[in-house]
Amino acid sequence: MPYTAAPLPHNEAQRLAALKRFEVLDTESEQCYDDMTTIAAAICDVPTSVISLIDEHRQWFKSRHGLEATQTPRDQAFCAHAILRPDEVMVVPDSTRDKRFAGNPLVTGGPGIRFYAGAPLLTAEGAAIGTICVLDQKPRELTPMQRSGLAALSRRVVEQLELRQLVSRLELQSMSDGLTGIWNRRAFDRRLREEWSRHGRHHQPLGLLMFDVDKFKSFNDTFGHPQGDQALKQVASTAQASLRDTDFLARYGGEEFAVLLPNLGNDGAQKAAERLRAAVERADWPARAVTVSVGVAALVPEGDFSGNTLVARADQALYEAKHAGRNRTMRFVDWPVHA
Ligand SMILES: Nc1nc2c(ncn2[C@@H]2O[C@H](COP(=O)(O)OP(=O)(O)OP(=O)(O)O)[C@@H](O)[C@H]2O)c(=O)[nH]1
Repeated sequence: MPYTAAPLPHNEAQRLAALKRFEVLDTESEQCYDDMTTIAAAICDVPTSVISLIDEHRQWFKSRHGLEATQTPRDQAFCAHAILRPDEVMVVPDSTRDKRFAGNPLVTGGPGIRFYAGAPLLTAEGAAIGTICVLDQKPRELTPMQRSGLAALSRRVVEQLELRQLVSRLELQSMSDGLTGIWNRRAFDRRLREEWSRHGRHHQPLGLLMFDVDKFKSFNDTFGHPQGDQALKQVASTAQASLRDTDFLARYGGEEFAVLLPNLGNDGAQKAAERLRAAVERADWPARAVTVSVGVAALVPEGDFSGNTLVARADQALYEAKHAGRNRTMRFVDWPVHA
């Protein structure tokens, strides 16, 4: 028996864009959403409830209560029909008596859906991104109270998604440097801790560059602070362009920057440092030539070492680079260079 795939909503492109912005697809399960499906199943007195998000070609379940599948094709999704009327709870009392669904593989095969009710997840900007729905393997109806309970839950799910999005935006903001747009010190400290323990688990070296703009005080004194700010922005973007995507560039403070280099020992880190230094030297500087000095260190996390050891070593090497005349890279050596 045939079944009908739902037509696309009139605002499909905007709807999909809104869904992507939530950055929730394919994420781990979370207690608050699982609580919502548990409550939905309880108030509607059914064995199964899911939070379904309608992606381009599939429905993906953020939460599943009483269902094994994690996603199904969109053309089989009851919820793809439900989102066409974003303000209504769609109820299918008996799918075998509804020509849209009678031949649907989810009806004729597992999980054998007979009853469906779905409340669209409608965002503030008017995008129905999915539903919270309840399912049963036997025909039934919803009471008006159950229907309004399901609608209320759909609003709470959207609220949770919006809150989640806001928190991650704020987190990103609190980790970014306002002037240069790269990661800030707080983000660096956190990433260093994470990378240090990850590299320790895999017995891999972690490389670190600390670099600092040369004679920057005189730059500011000559051209003024606003020009100095522009130069720092350009240093950051030039450095970023010289690095790999997996490298982590942060403004460490003032005119000092740091780069974490995953899985790089001293030789690899020194090459990256030299590439960075040369890129800054070569760049087209509007006011006057700008250079940086770079300190290089790398360690396999073990024994008494810590992330702070790595920072102290790269900082020491940076000091040596300044001392040796600036616009150069120096790697940390494990003995006192200046007695
Ligand atoms: N424009 C601007 N200047 C900054 C910023 N942060 C730090 N600085 C300046 O950077 C300068 C750093 O000067 P110093 O630490 O004396 O070092 P330097 O002049 O760069 O000399 P060397 O590091 O020894 O080559 C100071 O004048 C700070 O005011 C910033 O956000 N914007």
